[in-house]
Amino acid sequence: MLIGVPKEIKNHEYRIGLSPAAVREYIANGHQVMVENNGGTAIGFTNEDYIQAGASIVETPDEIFAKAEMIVKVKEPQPNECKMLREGQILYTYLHLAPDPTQTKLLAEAGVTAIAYETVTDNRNGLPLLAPMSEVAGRMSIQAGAHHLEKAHGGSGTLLGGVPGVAPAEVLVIGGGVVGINAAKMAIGMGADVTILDRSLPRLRELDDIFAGRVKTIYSTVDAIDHYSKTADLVIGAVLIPGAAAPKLLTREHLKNMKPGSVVVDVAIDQGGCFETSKATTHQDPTYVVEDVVHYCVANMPGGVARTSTIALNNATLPYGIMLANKGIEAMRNNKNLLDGLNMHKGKITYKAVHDDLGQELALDYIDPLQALDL
Ligand SMILES: NC(=O)C1=CN([C@@H]2O[C@H](COP(=O)(O)OP(=O)(O)OC[C@H]3O[C@@H](n4cnc5c(N)ncnc54)[C@H](O)[C@@H]3O)[C@@H](O)[C@H]2O)C=CC1
Ligand SMILES: CC(=O)C(=O)O
Ligand SMILES: [Mg+2]
Repeated sequence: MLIGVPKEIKNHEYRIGLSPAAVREYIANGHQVMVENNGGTAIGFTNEDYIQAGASIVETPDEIFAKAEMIVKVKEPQPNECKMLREGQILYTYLHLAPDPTQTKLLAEAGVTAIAYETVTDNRNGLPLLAPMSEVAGRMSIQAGAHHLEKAHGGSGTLLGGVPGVAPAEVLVIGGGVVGINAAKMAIGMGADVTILDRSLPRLRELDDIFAGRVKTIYSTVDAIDHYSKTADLVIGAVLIPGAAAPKLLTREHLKNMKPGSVVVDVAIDQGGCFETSKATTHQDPTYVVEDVVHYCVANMPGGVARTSTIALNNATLPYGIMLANKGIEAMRNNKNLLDGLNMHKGKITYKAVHDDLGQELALDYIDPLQALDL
């Protein structure tokens, strides 16, 4: 199969869909790979590295989108990229469709077969292609929070770990999945006082075992959010209902009761955000203030550490990508985990939670993903 890897064009997004090492694997499996000129240069993956791995370098994204049978990316296609996609072509990338009617409509018009990294599953109820970026974003959320708690960056002037004689900051993590546990690890490492809310009791039990008394685990209710947000210096939004728009758990009313200069980091912003007052921001201009609370809502946080993130992402996406390249869309017929990634095919929505959020608004039909393969 002919694989195309365009350069990412989102604000300060330096990740790339395939690393040179991943390209070598595709080539070893008998495929051809085109990489856009200087697609990885910003993170030290030069054209020469890609050529040595067996790829050809292509000058323009137009040529890649026109020729490739499968496009491998990182972030959701931007409107001008959506317009270059077509029926019969596979798009393999993060999509986050539920909060994004514009992209969903454009992908439907293109008729492309769109596989979303964030909904591919494994056999242990995990999301293996989301997990590595959630690890990165969870860890970064505490770095970002600590930075913005500094006075000069808009915060209250609070040090996460405190010092002997001064209490540490309170960190509230809402959602104890992959982002949540990684945030908690970093916050504990910096000496903060950490509380994790989740609505899964089995998950809270696991966290309790892992952290052995070093964090408070609390069942997530409106009451718990009311109570713990009041005293929190830093709140991390880390909930997920796979494929669906995030529930709004922290409201403007909560902010009014928080300490001025507190910081909220809404990692779930790529699914629309789990705070009422969240709106997506960029690495260039990451924060804004509402009710005296600093909001950090960068939708592509791992792009900030693009080299680490590209390697981590490729470790996870490679085996599924090779399956797709080897067998085309038929790869999904015998692999339920990969089929779970199918969000759109030939103008129809194939992922239930996306259809629940957008189907009516966009007048788009839902079709069972397995049946969709027969269209
Ligand atoms: N902004 C960015 O750059 C990035 C954003 N993300 C996003 O971060 C979010 C979290 O991802 P993961 O940790 O991988 O998901 P996950 O599925 O591992 O964890 C989500 C957790 O939220 C919990 N949850 C669901 N509803 C809840 C509620 N009402 N209260 C408390 N907990 C609740 C679930 O039980 C689960 O434990 C996703 O939206 C993901 O797309 C991930 C990576 C990068
Ligand atoms: C998951 C996601 O949104 C990202 O890595 O940018
Ligand atoms: Mg206030």
